[in-house]
Amino acid sequence: SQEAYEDVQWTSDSNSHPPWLRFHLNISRWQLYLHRDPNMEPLTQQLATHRIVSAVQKSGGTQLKLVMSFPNYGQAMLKPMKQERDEETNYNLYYFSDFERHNAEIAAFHLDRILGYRRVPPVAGRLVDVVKEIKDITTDRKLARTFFTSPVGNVCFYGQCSYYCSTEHAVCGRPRHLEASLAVMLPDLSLASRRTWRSPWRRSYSRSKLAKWETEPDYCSTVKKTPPYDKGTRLVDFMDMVILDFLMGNMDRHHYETFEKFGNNTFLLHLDNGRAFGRHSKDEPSILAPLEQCCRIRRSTWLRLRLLSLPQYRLSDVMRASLFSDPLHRVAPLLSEPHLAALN
Ligand SMILES: Nc1ncnc2c1ncn2[C@@H]1O[C@H](COP(=O)(O)OP(=O)(O)OP(=O)(O)O)[C@@H](O)[C@H]1O
Ligand SMILES: [Mn+2]
Repeated sequence: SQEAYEDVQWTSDSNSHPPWLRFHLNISRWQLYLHRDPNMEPLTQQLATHRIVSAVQKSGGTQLKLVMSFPNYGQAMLKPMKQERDEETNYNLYYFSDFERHNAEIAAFHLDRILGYRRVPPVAGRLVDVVKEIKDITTDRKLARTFFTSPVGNVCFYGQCSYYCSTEHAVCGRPRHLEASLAVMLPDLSLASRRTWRSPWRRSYSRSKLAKWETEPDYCSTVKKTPPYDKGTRLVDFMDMVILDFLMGNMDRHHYETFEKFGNNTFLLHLDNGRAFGRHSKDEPSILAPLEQCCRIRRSTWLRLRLLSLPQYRLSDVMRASLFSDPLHRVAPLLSEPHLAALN
């Protein structure tokens, strides 16, 4: 309802802006936020604690997601916890039918920042009250209809989507507290349209077919000649994303997005990291195929990786320390020790 929102008293003075607006206004051609950005703390703090005035399903995409709104008109995309944190992805599941993980969205934001990229929209964890903060306030009829109480008295819902939105795959509170990730929403598409690019190294998304890059050893020489990979930083930007995906075991990077107004000369958004961190006991070297086939890497990324392999800056230690600051850390560590160790 309207009265749930605050009166707007913003001026052109950025001191009067809420953190989400400051975040939007500071997105540049090269990154989403600054190194040591003073706005990050208030921004993630609000994601984690601000009153929720609206919760509706996000249309599009395959799995259940909600758009949450705050009294200062900020918005966040919520992904709920669907499985135990230390559960490894079932070996008989294909990458395209794996569940999304809320802790993977959180950990991806921290890893992306530690790698020096700053291309994942800020994410914070939160214990959401599914009754007070979703069921009681939603105006989304289709969502509201899917709430029920489980046999042990937990409040559950499943929403509507093309995958895993059924009673068997409901998400449940304990009894009504549900762990979730909240990612800051990017500026609305009407203000900052985005272009979607199909990954040249996209997997086949079929149980039987192989992709071209899996059978052609010289695949990269074609990609290198194909715009926009033939000019500027696009190829090394792509390799940066590949390295992030390898470290977190994400096989699901079928597309990536850029901001339209920056043309081809801009960074790649690392959105949708929910299928990362599914397995710690096995590496997935095929994620590195682009790096192997093109043999290109940005110098600053190479130097960063070397730094993160020194005993005093081990990636697992830096990640553990970084994840410590997330509010859900108090409930349970966001990455289990085997996952942290696998990062090294
Ligand atoms: N922080 C964000 N702000 C605004 N839009 C976002 C944000 N994160 C993701 N999106 C958009 O929402 C869409 C769905 O999100 P996401 O890809 O995470 O869900 P998904 O269910 O995995 O989708 P798909 O199954 O299509 O991969 C994305 O295509 C992206 O354009
Ligand atoms: Mn996805």
